Amino acid sequence: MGKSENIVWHESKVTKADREKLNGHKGAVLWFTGLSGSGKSTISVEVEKELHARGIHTYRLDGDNVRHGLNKNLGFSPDDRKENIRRIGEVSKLMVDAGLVTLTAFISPYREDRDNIRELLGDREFIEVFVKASVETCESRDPKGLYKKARAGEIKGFTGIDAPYEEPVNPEITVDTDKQTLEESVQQIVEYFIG
Ligand SMILES: Nc1ncnc2c1ncn2[C@@H]1O[C@H](COP(=O)(O)OS(=O)(=O)O)[C@@H](OP(=O)(O)O)[C@H]1O
Ligand SMILES: Nc1ncnc2c1ncn2[C@@H]1O[C@H](COP(=O)(O)OP(=O)(O)O)[C@@H](O)[C@H]1O
Repeated sequence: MGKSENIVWHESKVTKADREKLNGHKGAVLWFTGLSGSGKSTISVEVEKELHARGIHTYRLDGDNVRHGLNKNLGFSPDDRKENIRRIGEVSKLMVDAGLVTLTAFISPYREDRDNIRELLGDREFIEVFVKASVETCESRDPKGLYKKARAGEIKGFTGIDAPYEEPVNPEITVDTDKQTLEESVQQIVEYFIG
């Protein structure tokens, strides 16, 4: 880190404010965080659809997808997860600068890493969405069969089993998918965002 030297920021003639004016809305990040199987992908897909239908320019970044490309050199050690989230924070900032409402769906298990992104973007542009669900619920859903593998010892350091998940302390939005339906969670997030 910090290896770039002799670099100078170059301003554009089209500003972030110009792009936001053209779009008719501001950029922001809806940062979904939660255990594997809590519902981050499912809910963020539906929220994006609803926002798009309202004329909002969106883009969604998803853990599984980003790890196929940009972050394919990263695994699941604490350091790799930290670097994964740092890069996504930086990509999100670029997307917000481009005027987009960006939805990210990453476990992002460490509070400090999420707080760093809040600092990078500022409170107005960083909306933390805690997708809450017990490990028991996630394990019973097990959409990819990963909990089963983790219990069998075939995956080491699986979040919620033998790797930590630090719950947000003061998220802007909490959806509890143990108790709420998908539709209720989507509606709650869209209403918060649209106002
Ligand atoms: N060890 C371990 N722990 C947790 N998850 C694992 C692991 N190995 C693979 N997977 C799969 O990778 C997805 C999580 O990737 P993320 O980039 O969101 O993780 S992190 O934020 O860097 O912790 C996660 O996807 P989701 O289920 O969508 O959360 C899993 O499918
Ligand atoms: N109330 C609910 N809210 C969201 N997802 C739910 C709910 N009940 C069951 N599910 C299911 O749980 C699974 C969540 O998986 P996914 O969205 O991939 O989670 P994550 O992205 O957090 O790993 C999906 O198969 C979804 O259909």
